[in-house]
Amino acid sequence: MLALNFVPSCFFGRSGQNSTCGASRKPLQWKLRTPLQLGKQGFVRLQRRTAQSGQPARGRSAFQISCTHGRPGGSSDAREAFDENDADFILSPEIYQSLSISDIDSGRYLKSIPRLQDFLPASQIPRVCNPATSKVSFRGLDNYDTSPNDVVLKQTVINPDKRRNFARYLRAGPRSWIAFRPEEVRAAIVTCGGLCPGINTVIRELTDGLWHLYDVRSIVGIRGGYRGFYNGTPYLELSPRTVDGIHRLGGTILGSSRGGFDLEQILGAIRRHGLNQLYIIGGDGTIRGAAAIAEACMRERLRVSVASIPKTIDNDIPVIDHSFGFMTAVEEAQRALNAAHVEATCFPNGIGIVRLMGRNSGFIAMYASLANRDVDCCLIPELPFEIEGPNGLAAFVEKRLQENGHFLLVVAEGAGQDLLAASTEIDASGNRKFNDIGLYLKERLQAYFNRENIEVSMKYIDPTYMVRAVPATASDQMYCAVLAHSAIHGAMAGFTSFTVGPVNGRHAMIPLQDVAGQQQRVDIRDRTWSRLLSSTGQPSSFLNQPAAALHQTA
Ligand SMILES: Nc1ncnc2c1ncn2[C@@H]1O[C@H](COP(=O)(O)OP(=O)(O)O)[C@@H](O)[C@H]1O
Ligand SMILES: O=P(O)(O)OC[C@H]1O[C@](O)(COP(=O)(O)O)[C@@H](O)[C@@H]1O
Ligand SMILES: [Mg+2]
Repeated sequence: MLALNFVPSCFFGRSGQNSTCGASRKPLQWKLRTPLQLGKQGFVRLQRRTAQSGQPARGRSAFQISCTHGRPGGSSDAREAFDENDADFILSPEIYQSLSISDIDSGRYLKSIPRLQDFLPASQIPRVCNPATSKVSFRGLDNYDTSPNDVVLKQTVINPDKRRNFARYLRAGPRSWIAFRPEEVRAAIVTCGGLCPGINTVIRELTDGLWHLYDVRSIVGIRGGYRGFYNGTPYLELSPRTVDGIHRLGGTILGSSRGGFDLEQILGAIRRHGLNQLYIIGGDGTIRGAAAIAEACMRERLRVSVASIPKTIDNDIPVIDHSFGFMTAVEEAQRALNAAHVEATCFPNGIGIVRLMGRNSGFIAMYASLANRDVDCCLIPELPFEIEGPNGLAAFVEKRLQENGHFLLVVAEGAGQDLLAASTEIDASGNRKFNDIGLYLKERLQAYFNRENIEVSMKYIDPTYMVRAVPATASDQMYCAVLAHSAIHGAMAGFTSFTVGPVNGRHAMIPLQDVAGQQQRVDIRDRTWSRLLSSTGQPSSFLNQPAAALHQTA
């Protein structure tokens, strides 16, 4: 089922001879085994052979070729593939005949990323050999630039009986050709939304990476979030010197804010300041804003690459394995959990309650509890619960106190909001502000034990802001550096409207559309939550009618 929209003698890229970028690059031929079926679009896997030796080139390439009426089509992946293998390439009938199609697959699931080339004339896009490949640190590398055909699979556990229809994302990394001359780049970095450990590291690595790898000399920091684009606050000139040492600080040296997203004013600022690369660090709200900016730039044919670096302490961004700073927060939360445990064990019927962040997703609470091992119960927004009744939380606490004499409860801020009077408070970004579930549980449990005539010693700890205002731990520092570099490589290559992050451990570029407006939540039917249950020993439901629990979370 080969599917190509393809005219054999069509012209891809610019005319001329083979690529001259990179001394080691060899021209490649493709040998055809399966007749191409004209007039359809799809995905082929080609086995590349070098022209000289006729030997198969390293690896296989999967990419989409889309070509209509003898002209290069709209597929950025096709163009990327040609950029890499044979930059100036006429797909003549002879070469067409030597295409080797060794495997055919469906391309519907390739998550391609828009490129400047897709909406701007070729005359506006220089083809510049990637300067990073000649840097001392990379010169010795055999394989520095990323094959444009490399994809990262969303799903790695595969049931062979089921269809192989898994999403694939373009692998992040440096491309051999870039779409900006370093001296013309004017990059802007902005940080929005709540704090998260590692933001300063990302700012530093973006600045250092642009400067040292790509020789970019014009980098500015936008102060105070989106509104800083246009509210008159002077932009901060960034260089390796100005960002030196900031990775050891919590917070963001640029400042942040909620609200203040004004698309027209932001576009005006982009034009006025000649910005052509935006690095937007933020969570779900910020990403929705970044997607709107990228879309407007494409619509108005502005030569601007928009890259987002996903930031959220709540770890609620879909597709990526986890967000930066999240593990630091989990680590930092241990101090509160340990303190609450010590307090609980030292007094008769001691109950420690710790509230952690997690507006709609309970990842921090779940991972902090899993890591801690002393937690008796973890409550998250995804798990509806009742306090009273035979299956309710209070009865479980009482039982555990009888067995162990102490109890450690972790609760995510968004858990149990249905039990509280609905909050009407909204923050400047439109996020609903929650009432304090930790305090509520403290009061309700105290009332229960008073009623039961059981003396308890209740301690409530709320370290919510403490876990996100700290600098990143070592592993998050390294992670932030890779994220920053992935964003730079993508933007310099002319990709736009994308975010970056690890998918099954491999760093990928992900279309903003795939993450904007979606929220990752804990799946209380998957194995991680089962491990949590086995670690705490809590029941799978605190509802007096357990069937309802499944119903609500389905
Ligand atoms: N739907 C949206 N479209 C455009 N911008 C948005 C949208 N939602 C939020 N924003 C902007 O993104 C920024 C950060 O959003 P917020 O929700 O506070 O934090 P986060 O990005 O960390 O989730 C704010 O400046 C906010 O105005
Ligand atoms: O910083 P604020 O406005 O007090 O908001 C606190 C909220 O920020 C969060 O840390 C999430 O922030 P983001 O939406 O910026 O990722 C939530 O856990 C918490 O509800
Ligand atoms: Mg958010």
